[in-house]
Amino acid sequence: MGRRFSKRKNAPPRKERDPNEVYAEVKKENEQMEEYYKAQNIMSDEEWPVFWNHLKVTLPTTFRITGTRSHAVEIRDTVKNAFVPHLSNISVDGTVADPPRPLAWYPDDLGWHYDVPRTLLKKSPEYAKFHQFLVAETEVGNISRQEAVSMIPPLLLDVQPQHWVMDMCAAPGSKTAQIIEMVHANEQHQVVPSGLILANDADYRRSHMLIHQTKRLQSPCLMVTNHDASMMPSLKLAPNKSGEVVPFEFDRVLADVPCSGDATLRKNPMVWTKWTHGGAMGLHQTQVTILQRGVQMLKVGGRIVYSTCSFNPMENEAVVAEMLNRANGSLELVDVSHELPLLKRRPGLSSWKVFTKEGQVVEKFEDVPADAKGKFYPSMWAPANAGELHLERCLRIYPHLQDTGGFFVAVLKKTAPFVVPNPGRAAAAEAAAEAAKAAAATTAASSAAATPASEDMSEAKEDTQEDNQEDTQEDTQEEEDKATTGDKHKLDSPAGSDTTEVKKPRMSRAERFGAPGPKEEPFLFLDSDNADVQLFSRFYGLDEKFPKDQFLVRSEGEKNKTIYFVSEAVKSILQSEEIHRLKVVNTGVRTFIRQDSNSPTECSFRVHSEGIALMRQFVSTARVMAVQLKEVITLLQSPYPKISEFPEAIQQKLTDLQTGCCIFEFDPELEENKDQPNPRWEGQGLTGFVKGKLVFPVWKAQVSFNMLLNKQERRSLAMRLGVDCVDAPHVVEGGAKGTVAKAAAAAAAAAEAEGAEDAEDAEATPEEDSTMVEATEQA
Ligand SMILES: C[S@@+](CC[C@H](N)C(=O)[O-])C[C@H]1O[C@@H](n2cnc3c(N)ncnc32)[C@H](O)[C@@H]1O
Repeated sequence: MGRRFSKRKNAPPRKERDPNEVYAEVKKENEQMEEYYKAQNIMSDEEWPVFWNHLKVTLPTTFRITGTRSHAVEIRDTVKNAFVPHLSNISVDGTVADPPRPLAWYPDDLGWHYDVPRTLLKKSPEYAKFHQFLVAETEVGNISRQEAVSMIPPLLLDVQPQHWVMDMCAAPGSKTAQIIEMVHANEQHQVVPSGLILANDADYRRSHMLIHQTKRLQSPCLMVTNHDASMMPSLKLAPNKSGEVVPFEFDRVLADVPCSGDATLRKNPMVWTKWTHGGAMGLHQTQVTILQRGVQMLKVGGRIVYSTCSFNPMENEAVVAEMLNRANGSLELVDVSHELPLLKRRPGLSSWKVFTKEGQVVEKFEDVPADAKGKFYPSMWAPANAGELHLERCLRIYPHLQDTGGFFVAVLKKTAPFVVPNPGRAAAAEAAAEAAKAAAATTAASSAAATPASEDMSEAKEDTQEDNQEDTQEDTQEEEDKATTGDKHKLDSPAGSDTTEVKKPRMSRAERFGAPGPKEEPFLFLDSDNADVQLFSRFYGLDEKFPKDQFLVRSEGEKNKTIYFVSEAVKSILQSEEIHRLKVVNTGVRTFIRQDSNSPTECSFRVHSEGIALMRQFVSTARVMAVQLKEVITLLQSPYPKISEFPEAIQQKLTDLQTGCCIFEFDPELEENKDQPNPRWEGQGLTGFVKGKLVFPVWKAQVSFNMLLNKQERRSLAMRLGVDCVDAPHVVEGGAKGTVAKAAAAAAAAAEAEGAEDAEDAEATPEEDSTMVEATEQA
């Protein structure tokens, strides 16, 4: 059993190497690193060997139970009551392992870990069953594999459903997923949360990993952007429904910044061979500028969490201390010692050492040799007031404390508007003050010398007052301009050295963050009286409360093919007149998709599987069909089952139902569905185990119907139920051409199966059409 739960679909068979074997091969020594961290005094001499030896052991497997609260609690209880008792005291070839157990500090026992030798995992039938369960539940998003320490920053962010949250460096997205769940934690039926999640990553390719990772959560409150986080643009938003123009600011910000990653040694053994003194040096200033931009965009009273997977004070306390000093009283470190009380942690450092790349200690910035000055920033050293900043409130998580990876977390609160310091202007003001003093001392030259100096001073003062308007648009625009002209190093030049020209090779954006993505299609809202909106609203009986003015399309001038839905908060951003400044790579849940079907139907829009959970809450029960598990299985196992194959009650309802898309729902909570045998768990003491409703779109034709799920969705549902499924014969494999051919073949086969009179109907069965539509879109 590998450490991942998810199965790679269609992957060529590959000999999986035992991660323990790979890990064992790497020489787990690095003298430079050992000396460096010993010198940083991160712990006592007695504790050191325990810490150091712990870094050399692979990580336990950890997972988080996701989803809405009641649903998550059911899954948790299944793990606890159905699996754990069978996994206790298992011994294979003399190896015994502890059963999975909850992470002591994770709220409500929803985080779990286990550390079981591979041989035991392979040979124990009990663990094989548990693994099957984890795979099935991971597939449907009820369980998420995530490293324990990575779960901490979102928990300390304290997100509420109404919060606007920005995740500045979000890919691949495990923390974003946690944040989305928190915004949707409220379980209120027929309510779209007012919160917003803006998940950003500078790397375009990685921003798509983020989209993939968060897709299963189907949140209309999510927006994915692609910016250098230190230059997130400011926007003036469109008025919301109450006519208010809210500022483009966030209640919560997560800055999980790029870092040297040396605290990930237990899962990335190559850190042992690659660690050098220079690793953190190139990152410090980027980390400061990202954090500063986050603080700028945070509301007064809001919380920002800064985190890294590095032990290095240069990337951790030094960044936080610099930010606190720049904020000059408008930011404070929050004492979170009472939050997650069972999480073992060590306080942040208030003193540390700075080394050259060659491993020499440099006491202070002034001691850096002139030719090396460009590589250092004064903020890398502990500031003189370090003792007053409460750096001990930062959290240092060491691997030996509770058998995890390492992590650093600082929780900060913004207490007042933040004035962006401008070292250039400050230096000009200082120089002017000096000049004024000198001028006053020289009576003869006083007026001549003081005049330009005071002019300079007043100019500098005015500039500072301008800066007082926290985070002005101009500032950001200036920064963006610098970015586009490639003048990044002017921005990054060491603080206090703004008059010194720092010669660094210029790096293009592409070199830093990969190739920029293509120009995105615009987001075009449909009016609530748009003919298509009216059509599907009527056909599906959309509830009056449903906000029908939050649908959008992305292809200008073409007939509306795919209809997306976004929350009100997302809409207020997309409708900003300055939206061109924000590079939105993805937002909106696909809710309806046009079906170019020959079948006579009043409404050619089908519900997209991506938006089914959302739309199910708002569509009239007339188009929802309550089914039992065996009917779900029939649909999975035959591509076009006939209506006549279904129980009488369903047949009746289906016959009365107009041709077109409807929603099938299996609700395990209903009395008649309790303990329905689920083949996966039958005979294993787990009969009846399906957690959460199964809801999927179905196309009702004249005599047959068809599950509107793609190949992967069908397979994952089948896996969850422990049955085989047929891949609908029309599944998209190649380009649109292949799909058309397959669709035609499928239609013909279905027609044959159904009899001549149903041929037209079979041709019209829409999955083919829909996959054609999708294939065309993909192409
Ligand atoms: C530590 S990882 C983030 C992990 C992520 N928060 C999660 O939990 O899955 C850092 C991310 O920052 C991105 N990144 C690097 N430089 C950046 C910048 N200047 N602005 C925004 N993102 C950046 C990287 O592409 C990377 O995906």
